[in-house]
Amino acid sequence: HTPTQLIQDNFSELTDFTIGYYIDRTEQMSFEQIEKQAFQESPNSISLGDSAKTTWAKIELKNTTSNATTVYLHHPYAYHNRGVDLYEVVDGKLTRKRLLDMDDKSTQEWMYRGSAVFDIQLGPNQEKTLFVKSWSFSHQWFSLNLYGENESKRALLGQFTDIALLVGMLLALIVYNFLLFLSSRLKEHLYYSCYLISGGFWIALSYGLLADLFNIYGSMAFKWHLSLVSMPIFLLLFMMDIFETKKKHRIEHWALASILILLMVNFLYGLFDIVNALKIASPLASAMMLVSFSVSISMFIKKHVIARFFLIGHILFLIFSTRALLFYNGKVEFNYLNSHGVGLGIVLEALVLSLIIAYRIRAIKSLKETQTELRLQASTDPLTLLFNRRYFSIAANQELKESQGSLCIAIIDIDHFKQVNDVYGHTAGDKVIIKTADIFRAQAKKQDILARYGGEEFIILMPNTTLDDALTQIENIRTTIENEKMNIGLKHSLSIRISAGISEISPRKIDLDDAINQADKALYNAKNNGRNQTQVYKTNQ
Ligand SMILES: Nc1nc2c(ncn2[C@@H]2O[C@H](COP(=O)(O)OP(=O)(O)OP(=O)(O)O)[C@@H](O)[C@H]2O)c(=O)[nH]1
Repeated sequence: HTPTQLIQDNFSELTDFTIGYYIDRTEQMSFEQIEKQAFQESPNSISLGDSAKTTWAKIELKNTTSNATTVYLHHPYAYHNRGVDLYEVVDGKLTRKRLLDMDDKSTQEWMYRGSAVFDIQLGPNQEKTLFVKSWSFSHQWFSLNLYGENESKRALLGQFTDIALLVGMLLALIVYNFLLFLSSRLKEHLYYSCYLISGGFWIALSYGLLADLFNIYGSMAFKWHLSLVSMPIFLLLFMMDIFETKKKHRIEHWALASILILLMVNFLYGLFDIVNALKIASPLASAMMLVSFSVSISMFIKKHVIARFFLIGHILFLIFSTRALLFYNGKVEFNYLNSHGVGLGIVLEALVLSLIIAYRIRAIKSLKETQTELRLQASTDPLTLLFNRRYFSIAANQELKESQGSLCIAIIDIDHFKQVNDVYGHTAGDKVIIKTADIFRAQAKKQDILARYGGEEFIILMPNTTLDDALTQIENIRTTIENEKMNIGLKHSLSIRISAGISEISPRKIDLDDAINQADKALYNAKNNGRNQTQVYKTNQ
């Protein structure tokens, strides 16, 4: 016998009470047969597994007031049923019957944004027995609640805020990763986005957000549960891409690829027979978890830094989805964490995996920095830290292409440098080269391109400079060096002299090599002319 629920004056709500249930395993018993069965006592929220597709609930009601009243019976998870039927019995007689079929629009007047809501009229002091047939696609779980008019409206408001929040978080990640994909063209962002889309869609579908917003339910919606199969497909592709298994880890690659193929086959099969495909999906998902978990451990052992994110993500998903699996099969209590386990697991795993994306962006950034550093090293002379000859050619040619005005080029050579080496040693020679380079650097203009051209030879390209200006500039440098008492750690300081040759490049008239040859000729003249001077190239030379 099911205990009677008393409806008193100012009735507000009953959300925790006792009902009776009966599982019709034949799935075709008539109401008359059902009425005669013994019902099992149970809380008003219940999960019974997948062998209880057709389950009847029984609620005894008594209006204890002397006024007629209306209460509202809510079935908040109606959206993922095939149908919900309500039979009302007074004094052993069937007085009203409502058959709500999720695939038949004409029967859906009691559906309100995913919930089934039935008004129950109770006369003064009247007793009524309600029989609710919950007819599910696979697993049976439902909740039945009773409300007064105002509480009924309130219960329907904001019912899916939590789910909207979960889906919203995933949506933000989806957009972000898709933008990352567009800017980087890295496939990992695309796979991760698709994984998030599948997960987010499944959550919106399974926890009623799509029913709430778009009235999507019934067998049409049931098909879309295949998103639970496409999610691990994209997760596997993401893993293969991130760990570069195809190139670097053959065994792991084949383990992931095999389970990927099975999932894809099941996905295709699901397009034709969703009920059976979803039955296979469960063990397949467990196998997939086992494989991807093992691969993550193997990567962890191989010291792949990203593996720990997969491990943490997988563990979180495993904990929550295991609870959900036990819940769907009626093995653990009906509470929020259990009934929403898969969704929470998906969101937590997705958030942890998003750390991978952050990590990868950081790794790519430091790779770029290393490349810049290498490029810099390749273009610099290690002794003086001036540009080297190779880089000078590239930079000077670029400048020639872009420059409109007059440019000058100067080649500068230290006089009798061999003697410095011979008298004070090669190390002292090096120091002289460094000090001379420092003076060049200090005296050169910002726009000048300055390089070490050979052993004790330097070159300067001076953009937007006339021959006169160039001569003044180089002469300034020469006299500065001449007057410099170079201290290179010897007992006495050294005085150094330089000779220089300058030539003018009017853009497009001659190329860089010709200009360098001309400057070289002028330098030769300076050396021949007694050194310690600057010569300008003249056409008759
Ligand atoms: N210490 C040192 N010596 C170098 C380096 N590169 C070239 N040299 C030396 O620089 C000297 C250049 O000598 P030369 O080209 O004969 O001319 P010079 O003695 O400078 O005389 P002039 O140029 O004719 O005034 C050689 O002895 C080279 O060995 C270097 O990086 N360090």
